[in-house]
Amino acid sequence: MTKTLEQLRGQIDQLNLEILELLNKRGEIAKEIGELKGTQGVKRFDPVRERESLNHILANHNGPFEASTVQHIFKEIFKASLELQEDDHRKALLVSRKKKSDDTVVDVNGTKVGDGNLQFVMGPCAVESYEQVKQVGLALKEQGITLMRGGAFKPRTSPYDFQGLGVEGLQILRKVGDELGLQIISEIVSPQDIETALEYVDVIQIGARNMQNFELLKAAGSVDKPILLKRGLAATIEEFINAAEYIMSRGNGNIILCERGIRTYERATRNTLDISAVPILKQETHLPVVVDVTHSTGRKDLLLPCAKAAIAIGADAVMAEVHPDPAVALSDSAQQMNIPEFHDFMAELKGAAVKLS
Ligand SMILES: C=C(O[C@@H]1C=C(C(=O)O)C=C[C@H]1O)C(=O)O
Repeated sequence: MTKTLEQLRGQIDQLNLEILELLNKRGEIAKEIGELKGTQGVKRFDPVRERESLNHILANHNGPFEASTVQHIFKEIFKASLELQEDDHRKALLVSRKKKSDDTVVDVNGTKVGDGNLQFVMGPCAVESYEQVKQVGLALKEQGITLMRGGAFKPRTSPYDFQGLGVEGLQILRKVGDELGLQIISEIVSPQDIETALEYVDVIQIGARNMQNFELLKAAGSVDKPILLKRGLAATIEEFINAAEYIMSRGNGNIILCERGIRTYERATRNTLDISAVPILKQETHLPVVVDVTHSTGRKDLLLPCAKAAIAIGADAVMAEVHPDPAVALSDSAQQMNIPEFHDFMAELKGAAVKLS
C-alpha cells in the first residue's frame, strides 16, 4: 500500500521535530562541555575529537545520503556547537549595535562627532609648509570648523611621489592647531610612530592602505586617542567593521569610521563612493561615520553633490581637502578646493543641511 503525499509529509514533520529536539539536547551538552573546558583551561575547538566522531558516524552510515553529505551536515553541527561554547564577544562584536545600542560620540577635546550635529573635517591633502597650513586653518576658523586634517606621512602609490614631511609636518599641524584652537587629524603609517603622534595630533588617522595593517590597528587600540579609520581600497563592509574591532578589542573605543570610496570597474570617478555603506555602518555599529568626498570622487565637480548625499543619508561628518593653491600642491592637485571654492562649498552645504533638518 503506497502512502499519500500528506502521510509522508506528516512523517517528515514529525522527524523534523525529533531532529530539532535532539539537536537542542546535543547543544546543551556541548555548552556543558564548553564550561568544563573553560574551568580546565582547555581549548574549545578539538579537531582530534571531531575527527574521531566523524569516523564513528561514517562507519555506522549506510545511505541513502552520500558519505560526504553526512560529513558536511555533521561538520556544520560541530561548528554550531562550538559557537555555543564561545565567549559572547565572539558572537557580537564590541563595535556592533548588538553589543551597544546607543551611538558612540567621539569627543575630540570638545568637538563631538556622532552626537547628531554635523561636523566637517577639512584641510590640505599633505602638509607642505607652515604658511600653507595656516592659511587653510584661518579659512576653517572663518567657517566655525574645528577639525583640521593634514597629511604628514603620505603613503603614495609611487615611491617617487612626495612622501610627506613626517614629524616636521606633525609639528606644523600642532603649531597651527594651537594658534587657532583647531583639533588636528593626521595619518600614522607605522606602529612605532603611534607614540610620537600622541604628542602632536588629536585624532590618529589610519589610512585606506593600512586598514588591514593589523599591527598598526593593535597599536592604535592600545592608546587613549580617538582614531579615524578609513575603509580599505577594496575592503568589504565586514572587513572594515572587523578592522575597527581590532582597535576596540585592545581597549580604544573612540573610533570614527570613514567611507572613502572603493575600487570598482568604474573609471569616471577615482573610486566609487559606496554611499549605502553609511547607513549600513550606522545600523551594524554604534560608531560615527564620516564621508570623504575628495578621495572617493577625485573630482572637484562632484564634491558638493556627494557631500549633500552623505548628509542626507545620515553621515556624522563630511571630509574634504582644501589647499591655498591646489595647482601647485604636491599631492591631489586636481581635486583639492582652493579657499574661495571651500567657502562656496560650505555655504551651499550649510543651506542643504538646514533644509534637511
Ligand atoms: C563538544 C565539544 O567541543 C567541540 C564540538 C564538538 C562537537 O560538537 O561534537 C567536538 C569537538 C569540539 O570541537 C567536545 O570537545 O566534545
